[in-house]
Amino acid sequence: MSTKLAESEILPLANDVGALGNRINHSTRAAHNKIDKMMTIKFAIALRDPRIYRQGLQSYYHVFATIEECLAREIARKTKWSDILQKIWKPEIARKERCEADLLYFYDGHKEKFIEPIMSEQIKFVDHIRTVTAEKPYLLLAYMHVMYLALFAGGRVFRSSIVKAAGLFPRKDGHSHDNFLELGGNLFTFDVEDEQLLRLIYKRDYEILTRNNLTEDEKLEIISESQLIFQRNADCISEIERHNLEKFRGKISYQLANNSNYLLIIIVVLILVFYGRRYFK
Ligand code: HEM
Repeated sequence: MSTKLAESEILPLANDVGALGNRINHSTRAAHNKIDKMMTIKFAIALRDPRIYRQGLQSYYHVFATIEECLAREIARKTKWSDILQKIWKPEIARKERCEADLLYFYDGHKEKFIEPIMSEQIKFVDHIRTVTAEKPYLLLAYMHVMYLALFAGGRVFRSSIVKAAGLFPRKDGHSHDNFLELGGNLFTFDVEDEQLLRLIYKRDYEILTRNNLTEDEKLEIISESQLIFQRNADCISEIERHNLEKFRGKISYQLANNSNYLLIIIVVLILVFYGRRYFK
């Protein structure tokens, strides 16, 4: 993939209000702005701390692995939906393996530390994906738009010279920005010559295959599922934040408890010394 598309092949047009992708973006604009604000600060913190970054990565790993498992299940069923999903899907866009590679890097090869979701919002989210897409396979189209197109913007942020210069990347064991991109930044990179072209082709095929093959009711359900995906993303992020806050509080109270123990010991020793000196006078 190295040639750009001709102008006429770029679909949907930005002002095409009937295109499903545009309708999803329009109806999730407020949710996107909210999650953007919510994540920007947290992302900056996570980018400084490999342990927080890998918690986020782990959450996305389970989501992508589940979407891809459900997609494979549906494509194998050879239905009307499998044909549509297969024609839109591109193997280079799959994230499960790439996310796993990043996690192995951040967890020093310990797969058992991330292979099963243990946080309740993550479990709820992946269970939800399995249930609703088994019943209504066309809802996978919501995940294929929202979760996968988000990656292209994320990749640009990661590779930006500002991020590199500011040292805003999860620096594991003092590794450099280049080390990180090569070993731990696979989630946001695609194994193609031209990422932008991959994005354009994915969006074009999505538009061509969703325009006439879905009823208006199915489109409305996909739009509503897209809104829910933003909410679930926000819930997973908030859960990680709460978890870290509790751990942090626990650490502080542990230190306070320890320090007060020391204080008690010092007081007892001082009392003993004081009375001991009087006794031996
Ligand atoms: C720090 C948080 C985020 C920032 C700064 C951000 C930024 C952006 C930017 C700049 C774009 C425009 C890209 C373009 O036009 O090429 C975009 C598009 C998009 N983002 Fe985000 N985003 C964030 C989080 C998310 C999350 C968590 C999701 C989904 C769960 C998401 C889903 C999307 C989608 C679906 C698009 C539309 C892509 C398209 O139609 O091509 N974003 N984002």
